[in-house]
Amino acid sequence: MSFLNKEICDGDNPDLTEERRTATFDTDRMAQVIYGSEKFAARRRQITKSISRIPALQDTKPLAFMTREEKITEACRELDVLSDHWEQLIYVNDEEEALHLHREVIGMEGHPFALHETMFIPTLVSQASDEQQEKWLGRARKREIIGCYAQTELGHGSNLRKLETTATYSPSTQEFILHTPTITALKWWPGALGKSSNYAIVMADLVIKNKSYGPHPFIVQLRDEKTHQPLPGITVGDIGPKMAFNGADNGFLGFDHFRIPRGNLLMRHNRVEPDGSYLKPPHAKIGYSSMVKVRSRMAMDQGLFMAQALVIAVRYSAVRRQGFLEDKSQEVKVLDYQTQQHRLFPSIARVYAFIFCGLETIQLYEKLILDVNKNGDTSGMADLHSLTSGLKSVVTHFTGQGIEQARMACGGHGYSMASYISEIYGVAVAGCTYEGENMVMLLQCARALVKAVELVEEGHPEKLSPMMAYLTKPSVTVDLTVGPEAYVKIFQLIAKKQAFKATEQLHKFMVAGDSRDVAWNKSAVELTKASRLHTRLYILKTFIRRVESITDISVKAALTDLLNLHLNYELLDVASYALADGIMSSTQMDFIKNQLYSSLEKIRPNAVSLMDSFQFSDLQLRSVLGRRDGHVYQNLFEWAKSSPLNQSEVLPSVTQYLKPMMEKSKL
Ligand SMILES: CCCCCCCC/C=C\CCCCCCCCCCCCCC(=O)SCCNC(=O)CCNC(=O)[C@H](O)C(C)(C)COP(=O)(O)OP(=O)(O)OC[C@H]1O[C@@H](n2cnc3c(N)ncnc32)[C@H](O)[C@@H]1OP(=O)(O)O
Ligand SMILES: Cc1cc2nc3c(=O)[nH]c(=O)nc-3n(C[C@H](O)[C@H](O)[C@H](O)COP(=O)(O)OP(=O)(O)OC[C@H]3O[C@@H](n4cnc5c(N)ncnc54)[C@H](O)[C@@H]3O)c2cc1C
Repeated sequence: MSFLNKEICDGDNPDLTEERRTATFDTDRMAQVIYGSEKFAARRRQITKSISRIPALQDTKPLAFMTREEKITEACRELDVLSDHWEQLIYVNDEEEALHLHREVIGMEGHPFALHETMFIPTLVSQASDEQQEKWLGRARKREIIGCYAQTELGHGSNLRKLETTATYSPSTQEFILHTPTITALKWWPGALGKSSNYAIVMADLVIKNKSYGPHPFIVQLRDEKTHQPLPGITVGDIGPKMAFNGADNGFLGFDHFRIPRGNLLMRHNRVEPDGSYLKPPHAKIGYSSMVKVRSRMAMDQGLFMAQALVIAVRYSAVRRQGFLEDKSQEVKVLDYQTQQHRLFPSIARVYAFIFCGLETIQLYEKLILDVNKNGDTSGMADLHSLTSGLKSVVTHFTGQGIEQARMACGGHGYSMASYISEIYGVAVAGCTYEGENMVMLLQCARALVKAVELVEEGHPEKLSPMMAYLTKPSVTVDLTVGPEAYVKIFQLIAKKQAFKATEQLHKFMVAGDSRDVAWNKSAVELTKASRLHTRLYILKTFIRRVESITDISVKAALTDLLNLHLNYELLDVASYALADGIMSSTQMDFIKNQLYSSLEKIRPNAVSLMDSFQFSDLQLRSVLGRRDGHVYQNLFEWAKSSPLNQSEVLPSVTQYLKPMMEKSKL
């Protein structure tokens, strides 16, 4: 069967055209599944098309050849152009459309609005009272002010309870006095803080009458709105170049007894009255909601990062020919090698799985904020916190691995910045650290798991949340040939065993006399393993649920192949647990391996179209290897010629050092 995919174009590299003709599904239909709805998939295409008609937004110079200052300047120029076209390009206040616009135009390297859109505005939405929103939200949305989220300090990022920046209430003036008492209390890392933002949400320890109430969010003006100079009492700057993400000015910030009005404490959920009395929030951790928001996005965003790397690697693998199979008259596409497929296809499956989880967790967060803001209902917070803590950790870890494999799959050219994969990798792996270091967040997930195991052990399984219900499942013998549900059952047994083992170890240390904290630390590796398995089970179940719900037959068939690959790959990856506990036999292992290899063959004809379906434009991909038209070699040559080193035949360094050195050596 051949579909008239919009991707097919006769001027393209014939190897890619051939790949597109073999696809068994329509990429527009697949895009609807990826992006959650027909409407949004169509809007994305429309926005991409509109952007392509704005000459000032077409890339001029490759980012790889720019200095950091040039990158930041270029990002600001593009933001300015975008701002002029904002209302024509997207529905105002539609977050997904705004993110698409940014991804498309500015790319991966970050930009001065990255935290404005992702944390500053969301914090105002979730934490500011109606009155405070009236004052700041409209201005922020109109981009009259630029904000960021300043929480992490030089000395503390993970352990928020020990943040040192203080906000001391002065009842006589009805002000908070922000202060940085030590060098380690300097805010350090916040994106766009250094040079771009003129406002920040600052997380500081609220102190009233010498009593500390822990971290609370304050809105703080940092710079003069006319001159952009830092206000007196504020020290602010850029922390320097990073592994990637260098289009963003991550910054430092210090306060010297800097005064802000009482009304700058965000007071939707808690209040400080003029006399200094404190009204506490309905949930102690409600002030952490912006972090939960970003974590709830990360499965989607990381999935899209890995998708970009895979579009590049898969397209390139279809045009790169090297070596022979049976026919010695023509070299084969490297995509035909089983090892290449094994390197790339499981990651394609993970991309789809992560994105399906992201679609779900983004909605869960939106629902939670509605529940909290409208009804004061905080009952969903604990579950979403543990789910997103585990998910961000697992997803970022596998995304890093998948992108690195994509780079290696491109051989030498993958190592060139022309591939753009190194930038994608650098940006993606930052996610292992930001929004909570992965080990720390796996241990947060483990807290919920241990509590659930304890409930089962205490005879209260009815109190388990639906996500934990598998902890009560009895051991059974499973016939893998019956389909996905059998894989779920085995995975559940593996995850359950590990959760009970880790909890047992924790309890054993406590019985032997260790405090819970010490016992926890002695069991931490086992606990993180339990969290990973628990999270991978959620990912697997979400993938199955999503595929089952698809109505387009050909799209469903293609995704079923991908799902089967995922099920077999995941189970094989955790087989050591299953074999050790006698959950699976070696015969079942052989069955899984064979299923996996036959999945690779089934997916092969659809590989390019599974990645084309993400509908990334060349502008967004910024990759010579991943070009939609597949004309890689001539463009690599053009790219290399544009290197600044090639703008003169003899470099000053040669004249100044190498020539004299060679002359000296002749003497
Ligand atoms: C980034 C996503 C958006 C991307 C948009 C992509 C756009 C793409 C566009 C273009 C491409 C451009 C390039 C890409 C751009 C990427 C953007 C970069 C954005 C970077 C953002 C980074 C921002 C940050 O990093 S902000 C700082 C984040 N910091 C942290 O996460 C700190 C981690 N630490 C903590 O959260 C806490 O300290 C803690 C949770 C570890 C512990 O807190 P605690 O000490 O106060 O609590 P306890 O451990 O004692 O627990 C007590 C109890 O409370 C429960 N708990 C804790 N937190 C919560 C919560 N949030 N909700 C509910 N319950 C909570 C805990 O579990 C305990 O419960 P028990 O029942 O067990 O007692
Ligand atoms: C690109 C980027 C952008 C960022 N943007 C922002 C921003 O916009 N705003 C902001 O406020 N911050 C931002 N951050 C900071 C980021 O949120 C923190 O770096 C992150 O939360 C990790 O904290 P940390 O640096 O203190 O790590 P640390 O906690 O010092 O981690 C070091 C090691 O200690 C381990 N460790 C720490 N505590 C425990 C524990 N309890 N149990 C076991 N192991 C532990 C960790 O696992 C890790 O291996 C950004 C960081 C990056 C890299």
